[in-house]
Amino acid sequence: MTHEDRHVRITDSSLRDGSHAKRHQFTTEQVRSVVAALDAAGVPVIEVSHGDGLGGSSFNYGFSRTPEQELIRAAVETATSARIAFLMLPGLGVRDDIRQAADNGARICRIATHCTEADIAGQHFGLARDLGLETVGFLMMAHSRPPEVLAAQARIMADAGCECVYVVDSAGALVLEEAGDRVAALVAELGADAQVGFHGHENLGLGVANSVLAVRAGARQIDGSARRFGAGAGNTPVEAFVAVAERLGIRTGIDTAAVIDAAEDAVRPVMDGECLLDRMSLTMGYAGVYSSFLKHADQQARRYGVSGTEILVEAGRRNLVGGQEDQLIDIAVTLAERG
Ligand SMILES: CC[C@H](O)CC(=O)C(=O)O
Ligand SMILES: [Mn+2]
Repeated sequence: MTHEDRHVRITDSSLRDGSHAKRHQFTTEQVRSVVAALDAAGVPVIEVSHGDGLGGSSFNYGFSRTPEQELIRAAVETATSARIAFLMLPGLGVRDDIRQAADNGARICRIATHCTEADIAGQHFGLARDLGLETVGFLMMAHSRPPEVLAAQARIMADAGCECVYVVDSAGALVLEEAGDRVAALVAELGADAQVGFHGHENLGLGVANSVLAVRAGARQIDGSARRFGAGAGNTPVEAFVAVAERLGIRTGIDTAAVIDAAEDAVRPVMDGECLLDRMSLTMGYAGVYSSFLKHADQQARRYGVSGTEILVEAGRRNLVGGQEDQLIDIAVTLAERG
């Protein structure tokens, strides 16, 4: 085994990406217990928001049980050393949401756009920097564009004040070098101007492997979720990545045994069920479908008595992007009419 002598910063997304799997029903008590366990294990960054980011609570995406600013406040009050991050998609959330999250003590602002739309995030990075927040950019559905296109989009984010641009495998569709090559292209483009990160999903079972290749390609920040608690088949399991990283000599600063316990004892109890690599989620990875469509496709499949996997295959064929959840209804109606 090679000793890699690298350091990466881990962000745990179970209290944000996991919100999709829980239909946005977190309570403040659940947030406190997860944050306490991850913080004690040495996880340096914990992301907390509605699954679709600030302002996501709506008919289209699903209403939050608890206002997300309350969840952020609870997380900030609980963490002793971890920094609390939040996600926002321009247009779903607005600048005032960023200000409120900063007032509530969040320290890291993560702005997500479709991977060809980086230019809509400029004012948000600017505001976040003015407020003294650290900035991260998400290029979502990164499997759908080649490395050089993503690198050009990353440049737009970095020039707007983004300090780390993530290759976001929203569909869990990237296979090994496809992840590494994308990260390498961003590293080459950004140089010392910004770091590069990788956010994986487990729909093809490759979250940990893709993340290792991302680190080898130069990624300095890696996302995951304890117990894989995230959309689709879930995210890269943080506890498994930390264990693998330790074996490879990649330093995360996280206590491996403690994060394994946190995943089992604190995160699993707040999940409605395990995030499964089953027919629907595997179809998402295979067909390149946005992971957060899973619960919506399942809901429409039940409502119209049609196949959930057929809805997802058609969503992949239409190249749907985040925000087009309502088209899943259209697909279900069409399938039902066809009989
Ligand atoms: C809001 C969107 C989405 O869940 C962000 C993300 O985690 C991804 O694209 O994977
Ligand atoms: Mn995700």
